[in-house]
Amino acid sequence: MNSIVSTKKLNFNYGEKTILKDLSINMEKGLFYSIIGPNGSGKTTLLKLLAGILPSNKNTVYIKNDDIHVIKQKEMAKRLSVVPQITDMQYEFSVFDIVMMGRTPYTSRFQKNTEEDIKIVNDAMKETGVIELKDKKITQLSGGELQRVILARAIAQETDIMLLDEPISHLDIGYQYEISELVHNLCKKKGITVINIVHDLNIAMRYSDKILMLKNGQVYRYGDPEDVITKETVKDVYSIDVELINHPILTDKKVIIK
Ligand SMILES: Nc1ncnc2c1ncn2[C@@H]1O[C@H](COP(=O)(O)OP(=O)(O)OP(=O)(O)O)[C@@H](O)[C@H]1O
Repeated sequence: MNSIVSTKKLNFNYGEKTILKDLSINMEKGLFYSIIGPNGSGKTTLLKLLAGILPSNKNTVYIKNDDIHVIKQKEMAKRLSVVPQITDMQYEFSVFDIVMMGRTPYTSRFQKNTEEDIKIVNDAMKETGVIELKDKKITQLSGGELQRVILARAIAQETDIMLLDEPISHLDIGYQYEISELVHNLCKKKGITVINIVHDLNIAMRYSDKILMLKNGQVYRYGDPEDVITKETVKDVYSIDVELINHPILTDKKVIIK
């Protein structure tokens, strides 16, 4: 099988409440995936199961064809990085320290940072536009700055798979565009498999190779953007009426709420 991330009949409950039901998906190397669906449909839960943050049953989640249960923590951190939705930063670390944490899987406990590590960290901070904030305390950043720092940490981790939970939710319109382009470039130029939770259907349409649309913890549609986001599916899943129009300049379709 050619998939880099896959699930087989994945289920998840919080107590009595079923959150994900029989989810079977395959994701291929180097593609940009978006996960969409209404609030509470199970997007973050799925991402956390893929990252091993929430426990899954054996033989239900595979990362690079290995059952997640057999992958050691350090090895997992070399395979997959996560940009979580809300990052609670209470400690007085500097931006540089946080981004350097991305290098942890490659260093032993008492080893000093190598020149290579420092270069990778500086490059990641430049790419995400936080290099000027390098010495600032993490607790003194705006939500959008912090989000870019966490993305820089994931870039510095140099993984083949990157999971992102609404990475542009706190960003202003300029950075929304810039960061979406940056993540898309990481996918297309470095071959990183991106799995991205996003609410904006136009962003999903524009950047995704494949879209997974969840409804009530089940796969509602999974496939090419134009097959997944249609008038009918959006009405059924979000209960809103939309039109899909051809943009006069851009090649992708635009979703307009009626
Ligand atoms: N720790 C928890 N304990 C109990 N229930 C939870 C917990 N975390 C999430 N849930 C519930 O699981 C369901 C799915 O949540 P999840 O965060 O995966 O949805 P989501 O699709 O990511 O939503 P959103 O778009 O609002 O971020 C929701 O009904 C939520 O209330």
